[in-house]
Formats: sequence, structure tokens, C-alpha cells
Amino acid sequence: MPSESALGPPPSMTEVRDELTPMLSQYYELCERYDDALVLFQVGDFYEAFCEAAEVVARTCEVTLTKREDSTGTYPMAGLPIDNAASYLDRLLDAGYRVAVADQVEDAEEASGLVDRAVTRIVTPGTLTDDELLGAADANYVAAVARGDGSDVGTGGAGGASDADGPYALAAVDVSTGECLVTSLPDAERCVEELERLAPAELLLGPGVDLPDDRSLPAMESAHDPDAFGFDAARERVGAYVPSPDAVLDAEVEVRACGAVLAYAEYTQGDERLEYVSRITRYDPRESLRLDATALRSLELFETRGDSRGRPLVDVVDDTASAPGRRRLRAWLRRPLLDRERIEARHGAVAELVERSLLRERLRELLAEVYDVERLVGRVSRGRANARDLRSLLTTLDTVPELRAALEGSSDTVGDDADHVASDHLCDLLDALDTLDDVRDLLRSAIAEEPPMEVTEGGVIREGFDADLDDLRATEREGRQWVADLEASERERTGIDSLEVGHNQVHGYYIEVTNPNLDRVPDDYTRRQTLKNSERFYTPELKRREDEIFGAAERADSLEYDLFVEVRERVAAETDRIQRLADAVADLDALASFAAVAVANDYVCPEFGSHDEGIHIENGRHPVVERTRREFVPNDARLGGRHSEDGERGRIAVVTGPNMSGKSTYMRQVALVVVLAQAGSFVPADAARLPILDRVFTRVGASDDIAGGQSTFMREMSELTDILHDATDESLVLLDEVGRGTSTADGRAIARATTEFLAEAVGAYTLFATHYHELTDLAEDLDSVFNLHFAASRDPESDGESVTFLHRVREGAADSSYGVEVAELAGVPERVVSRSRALVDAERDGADDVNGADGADEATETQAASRQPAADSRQRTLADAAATNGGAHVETEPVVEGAETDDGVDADVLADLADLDLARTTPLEALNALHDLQRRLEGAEDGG
Ligand SMILES: Nc1ncnc2c1ncn2[C@@H]1O[C@H](COP(=O)(O)OP(=O)(O)OP(=O)(O)O)[C@@H](O)[C@H]1O
Repeated sequence: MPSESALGPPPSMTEVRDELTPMLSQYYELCERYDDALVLFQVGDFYEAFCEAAEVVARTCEVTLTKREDSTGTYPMAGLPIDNAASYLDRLLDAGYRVAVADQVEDAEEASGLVDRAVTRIVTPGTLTDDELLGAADANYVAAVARGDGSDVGTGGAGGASDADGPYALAAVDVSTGECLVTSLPDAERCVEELERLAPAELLLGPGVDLPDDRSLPAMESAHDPDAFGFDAARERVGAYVPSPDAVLDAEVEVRACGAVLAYAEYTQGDERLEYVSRITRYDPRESLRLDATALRSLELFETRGDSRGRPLVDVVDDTASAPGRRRLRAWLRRPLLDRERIEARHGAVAELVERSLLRERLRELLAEVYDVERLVGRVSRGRANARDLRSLLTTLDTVPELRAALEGSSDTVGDDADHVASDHLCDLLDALDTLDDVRDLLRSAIAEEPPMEVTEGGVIREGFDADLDDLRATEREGRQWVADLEASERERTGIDSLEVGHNQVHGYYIEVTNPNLDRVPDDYTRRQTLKNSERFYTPELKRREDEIFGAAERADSLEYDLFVEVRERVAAETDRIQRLADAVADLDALASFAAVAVANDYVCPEFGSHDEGIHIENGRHPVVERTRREFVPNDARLGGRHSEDGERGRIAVVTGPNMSGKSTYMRQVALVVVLAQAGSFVPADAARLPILDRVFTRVGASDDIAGGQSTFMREMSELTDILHDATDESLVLLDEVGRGTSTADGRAIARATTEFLAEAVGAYTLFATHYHELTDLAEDLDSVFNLHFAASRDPESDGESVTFLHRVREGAADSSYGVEVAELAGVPERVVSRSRALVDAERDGADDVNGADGADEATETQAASRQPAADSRQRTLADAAATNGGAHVETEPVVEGAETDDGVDADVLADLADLDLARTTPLEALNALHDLQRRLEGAEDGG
């Protein structure tokens, strides 16, 4: 947590405010003005902080705490060398601070009295522009959320206005690239979900915005002038970026969010207007597959969960060659598409690149030469690019004609494979590859080939670009040559063989004569400096030449700087075109990467079908696990649709099997195939035919959960609530061990009720991994439910008592939990293992007795469970199941099976249970109702 006392004016200075020295008074003022940031104050080559802020800086950056004394007292002080400020800034940001950088804005030598200082930028996590501070792989956003007042209706702009689009709007800017995104969201929950997906580094909340507390946003929350969210101010600001805000943005609330985020970005950059934010893109989250934070996390798309040693999906499927490509691929994975045409356009391009390996490799070779052009152009237009940046831009632009040639088939580097690309998407990208000849010519003729970092010290402009500059440099060169020749000519003229011509910073050029030769010094020599063994002189001509050389050099340096700035501005004027080019390059790189990964890992192009056909994956693999296991067992997945072998297929699979048998891996691989397919990638399978899904939900059981804070069970239930509310018959739902966080009886009941609800009220494609074997009975009762299991075989070599996992999914329910064997594998002491085994056997025998002896009344919970018919006999025909089921689910509830007594309480309980409208019952209500029913049954037993 940042320390509040390090922000704002230091109290110890407040007491003596009027007596502070001018410099500290200036510091004090800046602290007052930027009171939400830690002020770093330039003093010469250092950024200094004082008082509490100094203590924070010393501690956080591990620099020495010193003191500054003046007439008013002694103040702690800590300084950071400006030359490598970036790494220190990084630490301060990590510690949760914003940093206001106060630079000297006046040349110290020219200043009369106190050097003027001003805050030139505010470094915050969401508004970074320094390459050193930015990860290349991800966009870095600051986001603002505004809330509508209910009167927000579309202004008739893009995207079709509607009331349903309010009342939240979210706007985000990546200050390093100029990307600006805006969208509307119907409520706070959706807003959080979108924020989780966007993962901004910093967040501004507008007036009245109240987001749920349980959000898992790592973003720093910053406060900014609430007036920036006002409509008129916002509209004016947005108007400075796009000609007609109403044509781009759809509602007042969007304008307000966008205005506010731009205002904050401007504030942090110390700029009037961010020239390179040249486009504002409005998007609709409904156009992409919804993946909330829970899904992103549990599918490990971008990060592995805390407990996992594996790699995230993105690691495996990202083989991009350039930074823009890397960010693009991530954005695609974050937002898989819903529009079949767009998805298939990507697949078409990937397919062509998979097919044409020479073309693919040539493209990737060229893309590897591309610099981070999005950020480069950002720096160019912020006026922060140096000559090396412009050279990098040129190198990047120089690849474009070659990329074009490769795609057009006119390049001989692709050998026999020289055809014009055929897929529509690649053709479109080819059209978008603007060679920017004007910009390239300018850069090539203007910028030196190996320019220095500094742009003020000359050497950045190429010879031949500017005649005046060339004249000045020629004068300088001639002068230097004259000096270089001087030694020889003076030796000859004076006859002093040891005479030397040299130069130093203080005295300039000199002729040095050793003491024994002083009598031979000519009259036109004037003494400049006396050393121990020699004297230094100059002549009028040397002096004149020196002035000429340094005058020319100085004028050339400053002319070079002016020319450089002019070139940079001319390039900046083409920002929009360069950004469009960058966009096309990023797409091309992401597509080529998908193709390379598909080839390397044997992925196939998925096909899309209708929901009537269901999901069908043949020999699917988990893209990450398959890379870490020597042998990965592929598995089919079929949910919904009609199939030749088994007719109508249910959409809900109850997946059982021992621990470690591969259930979670299997379920996730289905989801990952869906995500990859809709992102435009090929998929790890032999074949896949998929419907287009609207959302992937995941609910991973308590034991696998790393989220802290709330009670894990409570959290599990609230996530379940989200799923049951929001899933549709076009969603994929993964449930892993749902209900584990509470008592077995409750958990089982919830698991069952949930499955029934998904089957009857939702119709979502569902994979439900569970250890509750009772759940497999549902396949009998509901025709949309079927069982899958993962088998393990006992290893004959170890007396049949240890277990081998086959990782192979099979139809039907598992017949044993193999828990004891897994315990043994895990190294549980032999005594405990054998005792467990004995207990299991005893229970099984007991259960058999019970079954045989019709002793239903005494059945314990375990026995009741074992009483279920064996897995195989449970596989009834779908017609059977449908007949039994009759469309009503409650009557078949196995919890009460076998309890058909005349007992009045049981009958009441049954009746109440039958009345329960599951379609309108939340899991928690169901839990309470079940608890209540159970108590009533127990009460009756106790009483009887
Ligand atoms: N198809 C497969 N081929 C090869 N190895 C696999 C396969 N599926 C899973 N594995 C490996 O088996 C181990 C267990 O897998 P997983 O976590 O999916 O099991 P699980 O049944 O979900 O276990 P639990 O019930 O304990 O959560 C993992 O280490 C995984 O790498």
C-alpha cells in the first residue's frame, strides 16, 4: 500500500512555508498541485524527493537517504539518477504510486536565479509510454467508466442506438500506441466483466459509478477531475480527436467516458492533445465470445493459476514475430469472434499459410524485422522519438514492399511457390499494406545510418539532405583538417621537432612547445597556458580557425536538431497511415503465427455447423498439456446433435472417474478448442465441427480454487448463480466438482439440481466432472444427460493393487473412485492405505447385504449411494429414459427413491419437493429448501 504521507506537501515544510528557500518552495508548490502523486524534482542530474516522499523513495528504490539543510531546517532527501530513472520509476509504480516528474524546463546556465521547473508528465500504471516500463506483449490501458442517468439514448450514430445500451460506458486508451476503445454495457456486472477482459492497468470511475466489490481487477484506481465526465466538457474534448463524436459514439454516456479517459491521458502526458489518438473505435462486447475473469483464469488463457506449474495457452499458441503481432494475437484470444464470416476469413488465411510453407516462412522472416511500429509511431507523434527510432521505423517500412512481393507472388524468395495469395483475408491485408514511399524516402534521405541516441549533438542528419548543413559541416571539416595539418607545417616553419598541436575543453586548440625549445618560438605565437615542462601557444590564424570550427559545429548541431524535428513532424503527420499499416502487419503476423503453430503441432481447421449438429471433436487434445506430456491420449467429444452411431446425443455430459484420471484436462480441452476456433486459429484435434458458441462458463470446484476473500463456497455459489442466470442454449458450461465446498449431502443436492436446471431450463452444452456418483443416475432420468468416464486399470504387475491411468474417455459412468489407489500412488503410508482398503471392502460388502436383504430403512448414506445400479445396467436406451422421464424431473429424484412409505411427513416432503419450481430457484434457495426438507425428514425419524 502506498503511504499517504508521502503525497501532497510535506507537513514539516508547511510550518515554515514562507521561509523556505526558493527551490524548496517550488518543490512545495508542485507537491501541493499534484497531491495524488509522488513528486520527483529535478536537481541537475538527479530527481530528488524530500521528507516522507524521500523515505519512500529510499526504501522502495534502495537508494541512500541523505539530508538537505537550509535556513529553515534539515529535510530528508533521496535522489534518483536521471539516466536510469526508468527502473526506479518501475519500482515506485509497483509499490502503488503515481509519479509526477518535475523537470527543469529552463537551461540552468541561462536561468537568472532559480531554474524553472514544471511537471512534464505523470507516470501512472495505465499511461506508460516508456518502453523500459511496458511489457511488449500486452496493450496497456487506462480505462474510465461512466454511468448514464437513465436518459441516455443513442444519438443516432454507429451501431444502432438503443435504450438497452445504457447505462454504463467504458472507454480505454493505450497511451503508448494511441489505441482508443469505447463500449456500452447494460449494467455494473457486465461492466466488471468487460473490465476483467480488458485488464486495464488503471481505472477511473465517474460520478455515481458503483461496481460490485468482488471484482478481481488488479487495476489501480485513480481519481480525476469529475467535471471531465460532464457531457459538454467531454463532447468538446472528444471533438478535438474525431470530427463528429456523435457519428462514432452511440450515447451520451459513451462520450462522457471517452472524454474523461482522454482528459486523464492528456493530464498525465502533460500534453494538450494526444495527436496520435487518431481513431476512436467503438465496439460491442456482444460481438465476441463472452469469457469472464473466472473463465480466463480457469482455462489459463493468459496466466496459469497460482497452483499450476504449467504454461498458459498463449505461450503455446503465440509464435508471432513482432510486438504488434503479439498484442494482436492476445487481443484475438481475449475476444474470440461470433461472426462466422469473420472467423472463417481468418481460417481461410491460416489455411493458405499452412498450405504454403515457403510463403509462410518468408513472411515470418520479414515480420521478424518489424519493430514495435505502433509504439514507435506513438513516440514520433508525441515528439519523443529519437533518430534511432526513426531508423527503426524505416527498417520496418522497408519490409513492406517485400511483404507485398511475397503476398503478390512477385518475389523470387518464395521459390516455386510464387503465386498471388488467394484467400480473401490475405488479399485484403495485401491491399492494406501501404508502402508509404513518401515517408520512406524522407527517412532514408534524412536520417543518418547509425545515429546517436541524443538528437541535440549532431550526427543525426544524413549528408546531402540539406545544403546549408552540408556547408557548415564542410567548413568544420576543412577547419579540422587545417588544424590536423598544422603540426607538420609548424614543425617545419620553427624547426622544433617536438612541437605538438592539441586541444582541450577549457583552452581550445594550442601549440605546445617544450621548455628547451622556447627560444625558437616565432613572434606570432601568443602564450595561452604554462605547464611544468612546456608552454602552450596559439596564433591568430589558429584562433580564427578554432572559432570557425566551433561556430560551424554549433550551428550545424542546432540546424540538425531543427531539421530532425521537422522530419519527425512530417512523419508524425502520417500517423494515421502508419497506424493502419501497423494494423495490417499485426494481423498478418498473428495469422502467420496461427499457421506456424498449426503446422508445428498438427492442428486442423475447424468447421462450423449449426446448433442442431452439436459439438463434435474428434481426437481432441489439450494444447498445453499435450506439450508437456510425452504421450498425450487424444479424446473425442460429442455434445448434442445427431450422430450415426448413437442417434440423438444429449448436451450434458456427467464426467466421472478417479482423481488424476484426466477429467479436468478433458473438459478444458473442449473449451480451449472452442476458444481457439472462434479466435481464428486451427485446433488441436483430428477434426472438429462446432456450432458458434456465445459464451464459455467455467466453475471450478472449491479445492481447485485460488480466489481468496469470500468464503470459497459462497464464491462458488455466486459463480454458479451467474452461470445459471446467463447461460443460454448456445453456451458451453464446464463444471468441475461443483458443490464440493459444503457437506456431501448438500453438495450432491446442489450438483443434481444444477444439472437438471441446465438440462431443462437452459439447454447449454455442459461438461460436469464430479465425484458424486449419484449424478450419473441423471442419465436415466433426463434424455439430454449422458455419462462419460475416465477409466483406470489396475496394474497386474503389482498384484492388481496399483493403478494406471489411461486418460481415455469412455461412455457410461465410472464404477469405482479408485481413491485408495491414488492415495497409495501419492505415497500415503502403507498402513493407512491397507486400512482404507479394508474399510472400503467392508462398506461394499455391507452395501451388498443391504441390497440383498431389502433393508432400505437402515441404509447409511454410503450404502444408499452404493445401492445405485451398476454403471452398465444404468445405460438404458434413450427411449426408455424419455418414457420414464415424461418431461417432469422431480418425481424421479433419487434422494427420495426407496422412501415410499405411508409416513405422512415423507409424503409432505415429497409434495413440497414436487412443488419446487427449479427454474425459479437460485442455488442458494435450493440449498435452503433442501436443508429444510432434510430437517423435516430427520425430525420425523427422530420422532418415530
Ligand atoms: N489425455 C491425457 N493424456 C495424457 N495425460 C493426461 C491426459 N489427461 C490428463 N493427463 C495428465 O493427468 C493428470 C491429471 O489430469 P486431470 O487434472 O485432468 O485429472 P482429474 O481427473 O481432473 O483429477 P482430479 O479429479 O483430481 O481433479 C495431469 O497431470 C495431466 O497432465
